Amino acid sequence: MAPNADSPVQTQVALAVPNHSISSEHHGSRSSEAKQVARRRVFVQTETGCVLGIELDRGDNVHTVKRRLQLALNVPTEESSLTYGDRVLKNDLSAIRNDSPLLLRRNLIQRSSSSPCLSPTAKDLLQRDRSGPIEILGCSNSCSMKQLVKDAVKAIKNGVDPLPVHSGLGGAYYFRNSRGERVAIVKPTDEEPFAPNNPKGFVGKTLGQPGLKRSVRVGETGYREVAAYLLDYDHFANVPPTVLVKITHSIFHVNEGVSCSKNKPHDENSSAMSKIASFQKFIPHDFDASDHGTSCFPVAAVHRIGILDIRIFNTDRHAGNLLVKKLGGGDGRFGGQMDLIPIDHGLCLPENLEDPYFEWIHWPQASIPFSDDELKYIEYLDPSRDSDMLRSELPMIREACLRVLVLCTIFLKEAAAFGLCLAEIGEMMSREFKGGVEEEPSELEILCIESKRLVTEHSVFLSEAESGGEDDIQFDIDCGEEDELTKQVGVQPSSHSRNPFSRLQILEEEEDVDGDGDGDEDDTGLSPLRSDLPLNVSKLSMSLKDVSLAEKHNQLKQQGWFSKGGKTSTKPNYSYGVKHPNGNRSANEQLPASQSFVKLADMSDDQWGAFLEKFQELLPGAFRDRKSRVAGQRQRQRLGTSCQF
Ligand SMILES: Nc1ncnc2c1ncn2[C@@H]1O[C@H](COP(=O)(O)OP(=O)(O)OP(=O)(O)O)[C@@H](O)[C@H]1O
Repeated sequence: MAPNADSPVQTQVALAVPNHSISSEHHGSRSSEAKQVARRRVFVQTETGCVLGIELDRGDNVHTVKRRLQLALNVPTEESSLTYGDRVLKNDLSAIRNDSPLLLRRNLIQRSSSSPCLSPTAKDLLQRDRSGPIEILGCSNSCSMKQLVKDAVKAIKNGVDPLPVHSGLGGAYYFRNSRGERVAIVKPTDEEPFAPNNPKGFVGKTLGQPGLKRSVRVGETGYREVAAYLLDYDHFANVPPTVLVKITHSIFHVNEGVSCSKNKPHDENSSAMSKIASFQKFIPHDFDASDHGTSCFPVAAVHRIGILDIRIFNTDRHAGNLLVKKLGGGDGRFGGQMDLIPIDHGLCLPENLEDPYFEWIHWPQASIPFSDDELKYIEYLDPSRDSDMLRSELPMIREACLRVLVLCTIFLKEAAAFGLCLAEIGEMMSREFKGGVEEEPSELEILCIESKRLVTEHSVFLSEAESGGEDDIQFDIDCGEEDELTKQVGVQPSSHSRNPFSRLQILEEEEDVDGDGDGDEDDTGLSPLRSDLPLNVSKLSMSLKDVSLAEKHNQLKQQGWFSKGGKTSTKPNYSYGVKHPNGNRSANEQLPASQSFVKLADMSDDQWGAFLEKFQELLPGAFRDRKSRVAGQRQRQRLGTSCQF
């Protein structure tokens, strides 16, 4: 991809923006200890990767921080937003933890103009960043990494330089200890593929835009590397310890036009670049899984990595992302043990379901049933505990990603309890390419579309019930049951505004819902104008539960849910979050990308709860369906073989 033509003049020199008496407490009479408690530091990253350390005082708010940034970066405050993961910070900063990375984004209207750069007149206001060369950001439990960081810092001070990593699409560096041994691999967030400072020519986007995978934003892969490590309880899958750091070194790459040499503040260390990066323990290894026959990989190692990949919906588990270590000599083929180390989790936990990539899916190990220990581990997994843990340890992880985690963990737990093996679970999550071209939703996605539809129809049902009162149609609704349903789908009985989902229904009401041309009720049997509401709702669930996944797929396909490319859908399919086939993409989003068939993030909390309930109800039928199809295929294969001879 061509470099960004309008790349701004920029700098990444290690900077700190001092607090100039914005808070009187700064010079007040409080003890230094009290000040210590009140004061926090945040690292503000611009869309082009520039990192500024800012000391916050109690009195600070978004406005005061932006004023300081305005002086430092020449960004009018009303034209920029300070964001923290999902959250656009309005004014209060009290919830922001010490050492948090914040992103300064220009508002859309300003995107075409040049990016912020350091103001020459403001450079006197800038001080050297008082933080050390490597600062761990957050992560309450990073003791083992503290020693590694100390070793790397000592080596830097002794003049042992990091080494750039030549493989991979993103910028990465091996940091070493004083003996010159590699101790960590560091991947700066602004050097990811398509980020402004990618050293390998893959540039063209700013931080926060859709990246290599559409549902993983540029600059956010580092958080995912840390999340995968944190989720790998008991080092079950062997993910190398990983933390997020703010790191300063002159080796880091800054693309021409993004750096701002003439505007650099006067600083004897002006070539040192500060970056937000993932910092992962280096694991000595012999090769990666692409260099070796896979049959000698231990079943347990493959299962454990597979279990992690399912939970985190890994879209990038290719063979190069599995390091292989020989244990106790031999080449592994004839008795020597092998260990697998999963790396590169930057493309896990997407904001939407995409097509995952599981290299292990066709390995024989993945078809062996889970062991008792593995089943116990899976049983013990708790998706709400996982998402609470990530919310607390990595608050910048987006809620949409946490929903993917919750959904996939539930799917894994139910599938394993049902008796599915790793390969079967992986296959249910993977998309098929019909005729090698047309991408079709996975079985998991079909289940999600179905679940969302059920929730939608419940809410429409209630809306109709409400408006029915106006039409003088009597409903025999038991108040308790109405309340329960209302709670599930998040529609207030007194409100006449429709649930966001019901947009679909509005459009469907104008067409023939079941597509059979009769213009009557849809195939689900839902008829809103009935006096037997509670019964009907449960009948609706049952009717969908009994439909096989293949039938659901065909029904949805007939209704135009998966149409892509030039084919025009007869049905406006954005209500389910399916990308409209004729929808325009911005020039900046022209990466070859898989489409999103179903969105999880557009549901309210109540809808999400109701969706998960429906999803779980549909799972046993889907698993039975899967088992019987696999059995049918085996039967056909056997018959086919017998016919041949
Ligand atoms: N924890 C680790 N220990 C040892 N070596 C590692 C580790 N992590 C990565 N590497 C090495 O660095 C190389 C590049 O790392 P990685 O694949 O994570 O980078 P990337 O830019 O994200 O690559 P890709 O383009 O494949 O996504 C790997 O192929 C591997 O050889």
